[in-house]
Parts: sequence; structure tokens; C-alpha cells
Amino acid sequence: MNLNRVLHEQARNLMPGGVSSPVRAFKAVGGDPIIVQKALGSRIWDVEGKEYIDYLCSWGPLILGHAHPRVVSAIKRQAELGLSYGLTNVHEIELAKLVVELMPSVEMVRFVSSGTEATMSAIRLARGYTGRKYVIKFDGCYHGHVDSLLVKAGSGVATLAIPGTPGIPEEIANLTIVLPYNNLEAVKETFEKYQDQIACIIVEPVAGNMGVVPPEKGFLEGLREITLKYGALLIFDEVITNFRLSLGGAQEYYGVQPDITCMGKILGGGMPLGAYGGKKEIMEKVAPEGPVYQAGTLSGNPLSMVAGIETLKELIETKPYERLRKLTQRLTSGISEILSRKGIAHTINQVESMFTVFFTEGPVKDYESAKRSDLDTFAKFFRALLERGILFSPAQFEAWFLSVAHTDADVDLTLERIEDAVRGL
Ligand SMILES: NCC(=O)CCC(=O)O
Repeated sequence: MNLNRVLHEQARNLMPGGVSSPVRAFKAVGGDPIIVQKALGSRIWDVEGKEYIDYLCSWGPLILGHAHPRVVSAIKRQAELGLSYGLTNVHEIELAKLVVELMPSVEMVRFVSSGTEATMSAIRLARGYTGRKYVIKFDGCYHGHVDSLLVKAGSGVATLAIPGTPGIPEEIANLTIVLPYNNLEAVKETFEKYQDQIACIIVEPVAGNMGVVPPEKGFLEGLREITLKYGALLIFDEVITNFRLSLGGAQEYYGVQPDITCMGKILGGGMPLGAYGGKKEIMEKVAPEGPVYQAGTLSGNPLSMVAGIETLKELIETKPYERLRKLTQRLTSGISEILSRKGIAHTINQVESMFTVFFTEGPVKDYESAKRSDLDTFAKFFRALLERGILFSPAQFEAWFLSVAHTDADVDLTLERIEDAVRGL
């Protein structure tokens, strides 16, 4: 019997669904989830020794590919010097400096251990700073598993079609107002109704959790304008987009500056790391400088810090963005060509090195249109590719990622295998 299946069965007795995060169970696409043995560069191997070209890239952090030598040796060096101090270390100062230099709107930053912690803390800070309680989020956006942000969320919640999550009291969910993405009119109407009761808007500047959905022209600018008008804060959840679209994230890419930015994924170079940051005036409200409390035993962990520092330095020194965009473009146009030839309805949304294949005519501009994708075709496509050694997100409402380790030859091989896979669809 397949070792992946044997181990998954064991795991299911020990961990809910046999996983530490729901999407890893491959529930929406059927078939056995793979159990990983190792990974290097653009490749990942399961416990059977089967090799895959990896476009999941750990859900986004691995822009340098798996086990990049520069990052790995920094972690090894640091490990000899201690794994955690629970006190400030010099690497925090260095990474904070890099973040402040690179992200246009960030003057001060607080490190945490995950993207979820970053968004949870950012919301608290926005409420503490404004003294208001309502939060606006967008349908199909996902900001981690924070109570008040898990309302009509994308990512795994959308994938498993969970309408709402038990365990979140109505009183808390009621403080979150959910609006359609790319719909400024709805935002305006909501502010007219709630006026000065809205603490903040939180938004993925490029949605990545209903599949990739770019902001329409004027959407982010409009959010900036409205929040300024009503004295609410604008929070960009850049956990996926930071250092992915450009060195300065989506805020640099689109030229719109939020008040608070949530970071993660690439920031930690594959180690657990999140952060939130923004203008000094706002960040100085965070304890111990100010009254808004937030803490963490492992926050600023030296292993995560050095992994983040080396990742950012590598990106600064090599500026891989144009090459990544072109390589991704070659992959997406190749996929589109193959699907068109086969007469399979599809739309591919790409922003730089992240993209999603939707099985619908499109355009896909919000969660309503993303949901038109034929999930049955998606599942078949996923399984056919997995069988042929191509791994991407086992969920429609996520992104594919390329890394600097992916080569032209990888893309050629991927297209060849996709061509073969769709023959059977
Ligand atoms: N884009 C969503 C994620 O990266 C989360 C992955 C997970 O739920 O494990």
C-alpha cells in the first residue's frame, strides 16, 4: 500500500484530519494527501520518494525555493548560538531596519510568530487607536483564523465550504461588516451608515485567498480616500504580497499607503514569522510604549530573524522580480493555450509571480465570480497533475507561486505534463 496513505491513516488517529492545518488533508480535491520527506529548490519529495515540481511553495513564503543555501547556513550558524532568548536580539534590529527601509508606509514594526497574530494584533491596535469597534473586511478575503476576521473568509474556509465557524460568538461576528471585493460603492454606503463607528478596513491589496484577484483600478485608492475622510484606519494584509510583488510589497506596487501593514510568509523565509507595522504615531500605542497590549514568548525568535534577513538581502541583491514575472507569464500563457485548445473554459488571474487558474469564463473580480469556477474540473485537474509530479495548491481559492529556483526547463516540463494531463479531462 502507498506509504502516504498508511501514514495519513496513522496521522488521522492522532491529529484532527491527520493534519496541522485543514487544507493539507486534500479534502476538496479527493485522493490521498502527500506526506513530505524533503524538499530542495523547486522540488519536493513525498515519503514514497516521488518527486514533484512544487508550485505550492509552502503557501507563499519560499520565494527563494526550498532550503536556499544562504538561508539554511544562517539558521545553522544561529542555532549554535541559541534557539530562543525571550529577550531582544541584534537580528531583530537588523530585520526591523530592513522592513522599515523597504516598506514605504512602515516606520515601526512589531514582530510576532504568524500572519494570524499579525492581523489579530493589527485589528486590536486599530480599535485601540480609534476607540471604535466595527471592522470592514471583504468577502473571500482571508486574514488568518482570527475570530473577528473569520467571517465569510476565503482560503480553507471557502475550500471546505464552511458557512461560518462554530466557536465565534454572534456578538463578535456582528462587529465585522463584510463587503464585496472591488466594490467601492458598497464601502461608501457602509461608511455613510456607520459614520464614525468604523475602526478600520482590512484588505488583501491583491486578494490571494479567493484565488488571485487583483484590485481594480481605483479600488485601493478609493479605500484610502474613504478611510481618511472618516478617520478610520486602512490595514493592508500583505502576508502574501510582501516582498512577492516587489521589494516594497503591494503598497509600493500600487502606490497606496495604508496605516497599518500585516506581514508574514516571505518575511520569515520559511521560518514561522509575522509582523505588523505602520506609522510611528500609531505603533507607539502598542505596549510597553502605549496601552494596547500584545506579547509573545517566541516573538523576534533569532532563527526566524536570520532567515528573514538573508531572504530579504538575497532579494535586494538579486532583484529577481522581472525574471519571475516573465517566467510566470510563460507558464500562465502556456496553461491557457493548452486549456483553450482542449475547449476548457478558464480564466487565469496573474499578478507577478502568483496566479490562479479558474475554470470559468470570467472575469473573476470578486468572490462571487471566483465561486463560478467549476470545482469538479479543478479537483480533476489537480489530481491529474499530482499524479504527473506537479504540485500546486490543493484548493481552488488559493494561489500558485513561483520561486527563483524555478527554471525555464521546469516550466517546459510542467507544460508538457499539463498537456498530457488534460487529455484525460
Ligand atoms: N493562503 C492561505 C494560507 O496560506 C493558509 C494555508 C493554510 O491554511 O494552511
